[in-house]
Amino acid sequence: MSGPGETRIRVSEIFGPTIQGEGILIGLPTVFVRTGGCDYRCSWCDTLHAVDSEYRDQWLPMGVEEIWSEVVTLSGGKPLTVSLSGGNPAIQPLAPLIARGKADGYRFALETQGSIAKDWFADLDVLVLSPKPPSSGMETDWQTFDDCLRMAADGPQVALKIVVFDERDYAYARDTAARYPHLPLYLQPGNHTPPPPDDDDAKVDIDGIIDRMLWLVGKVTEDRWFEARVLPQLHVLLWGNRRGV
Ligand SMILES: C[S@@+](CC[C@H](N)C(=O)[O-])C[C@H]1O[C@@H](n2cnc3c(N)ncnc32)[C@H](O)[C@@H]1O
Ligand SMILES: Nc1nc2[nH]cc(C(=O)O)c2c(=O)[nH]1
Ligand code: SF4
Ligand SMILES: [Mg+2]
Repeated sequence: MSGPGETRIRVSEIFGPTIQGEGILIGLPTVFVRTGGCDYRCSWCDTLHAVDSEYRDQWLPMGVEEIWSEVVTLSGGKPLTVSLSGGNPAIQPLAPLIARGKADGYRFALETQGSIAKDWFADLDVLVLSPKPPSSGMETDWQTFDDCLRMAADGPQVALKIVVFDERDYAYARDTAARYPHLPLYLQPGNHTPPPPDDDDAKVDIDGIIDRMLWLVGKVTEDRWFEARVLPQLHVLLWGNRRGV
C-alpha cells in the first residue's frame, strides 16, 4: 500500500487509552503516539527509550494509515484527544496524521520542548511547550521558542509546562513566566528516579516526588505567585515508572 512518496513517521510506541497525566489536560482520556528521536538529551529524561539512539531500531517508520488504524482500534473508533509526544515529535512529519485524525473528529495535543518550530503546529488543538530548566543540562534557544509560539498563533491553545528540581529551576520558571505572562503555566516536580528504559516496573521514589511537590507549593504560595499551577505527574503516582500508561 505504501507508495514511494508516502509519509513515514518514526514511532516508538502507541498506547492507551489512558489519562493524560500532566499539565493542562490532566485527567483527560487520551491515546498516546510517541515518536522516536530527540534533539535534546535532558539529564533526567524519563523517556530515554524514545531518545537514546541505542533504541533506534525500536522506532518503526510507520505510514499515516497504519498509525491511524491503531489509534482508532485503541479508542474503539470513538473520537478523543490524541497526545503526540516523544522524543521530540516536532522532528517528525506529523501534519498528514493530524489531518487524517481531524477528518474523523479526533483532537490533537502535542508536547515539545520548543527547540524546533513547524508551521503545522497551527493545526493542533493544544500545544504544550516545555522549555528545559538548568538541571536538564540543556540551553533554551528563545528565538526558536518564540518561533514555535508564532507558528501556533491563531491556532491551538498554548500552555507552558516546566519541570522543577531545585531553586535554579524555580528561578528559570519565574523568568519564563515573566517572559510570557499571557500563557498558562504549569509547574511539575521532577521525578529523580527516571526508569532504565528496559525496566518495565522500575522503582519510583514517590516520597521524593511528594516532598518536591510540597516544596514547590510552598514556594509559589510564599511568593504569592498566584498564576502558577502546580501538578505532579499523575500517571507516575498511579503507575510508577511503567511504560505504556
Ligand atoms: C518525555 S517529554 C517528551 C516531549 C518533549 N521532548 C518535551 O520534553 O516536552 C514529556 C514531558 O515529560 C517531562 N519529563 C521528562 N522527564 C521528566 C522527569 N524525570 N520528571 C518530570 N518530568 C519529566 C518533560 O519535561 C516534558 O514536559
Ligand atoms: N499518562 C501519561 N501522561 C503523560 N503525559 C506526558 C507523557 C509523556 O511521556 O510525554 C505521559 C505519559 O507517558 N503517560
Ligand atoms: S526534550 Fe523531552 S524527550 Fe528529549 S531528552 Fe528532554 S525530556 Fe526527554
Ligand atoms: Mg512521560
